[in-house]
Amino acid sequence: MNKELLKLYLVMGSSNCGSGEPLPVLESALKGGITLFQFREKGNGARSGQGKIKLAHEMMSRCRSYGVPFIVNDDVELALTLEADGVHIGQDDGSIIETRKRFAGKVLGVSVHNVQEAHDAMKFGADYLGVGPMYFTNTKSDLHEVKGPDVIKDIRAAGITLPIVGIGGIDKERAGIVVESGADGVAVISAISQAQCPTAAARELLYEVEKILHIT
Ligand SMILES: Cc1ncsc1CCOP(=O)(O)O
Ligand SMILES: C=C1C=NC(C(F)(F)F)=NC1=N
Ligand SMILES: [Mg+2]
Repeated sequence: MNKELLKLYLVMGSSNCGSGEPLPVLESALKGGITLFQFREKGNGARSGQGKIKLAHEMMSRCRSYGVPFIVNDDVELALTLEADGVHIGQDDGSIIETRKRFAGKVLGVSVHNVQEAHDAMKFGADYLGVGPMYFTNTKSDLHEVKGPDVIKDIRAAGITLPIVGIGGIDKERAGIVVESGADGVAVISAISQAQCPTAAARELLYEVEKILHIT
């Protein structure tokens, strides 16, 4: 997978938007230059069944019109039904090997929290690693121990060259540090979905990331 896609990765669902309406927020973030999108429909207010499929389809077509790949979190069935560009799974979302087989030729992202999990994910065919949480955040209820960007340094020191995106509590003040630690970009939820202007928030985050990528 082209690691440049990971520069600015918006992860979002209905529960992350104050209005509960993610479509306008996605549209605004796409205008601001996000490079990848993940549909993560979880928590209170999350749609289910046909409503979830309809929303996912609407969001996927917005991404397609901007040439931004559309990734589905957790729900491999939905990803296959939609013919999404990829799927992102956690350590508890079933076997990486199984999902790899079912999603051959598409993007497979895996959440990892340490060098061991990163090594296994690479071995089982992950295309990119979501490493976190980088900083404390209230957005995810069952948050793993906060490790900070140093865990990315450890993964790189172990010789793992897979594309990496850092996630967890990242805003424009912290984005540069995460990329300096060896990530190819940052994944955010609230820094964009809770922003007064998602377009401006995306632009500023992308600027911070590219500032570092262009000199490293
Ligand atoms: C999905 C996920 N995985 C680790 S932290 C997190 C939530 C990130 O949300 P925010 O960018 O608002 O801190
Ligand atoms: C739990 C997660 C961890 N990382 C990522 C991403 F950053 F997108 F790779 N997405 C998730 N849903
Ligand atoms: Mg999961």
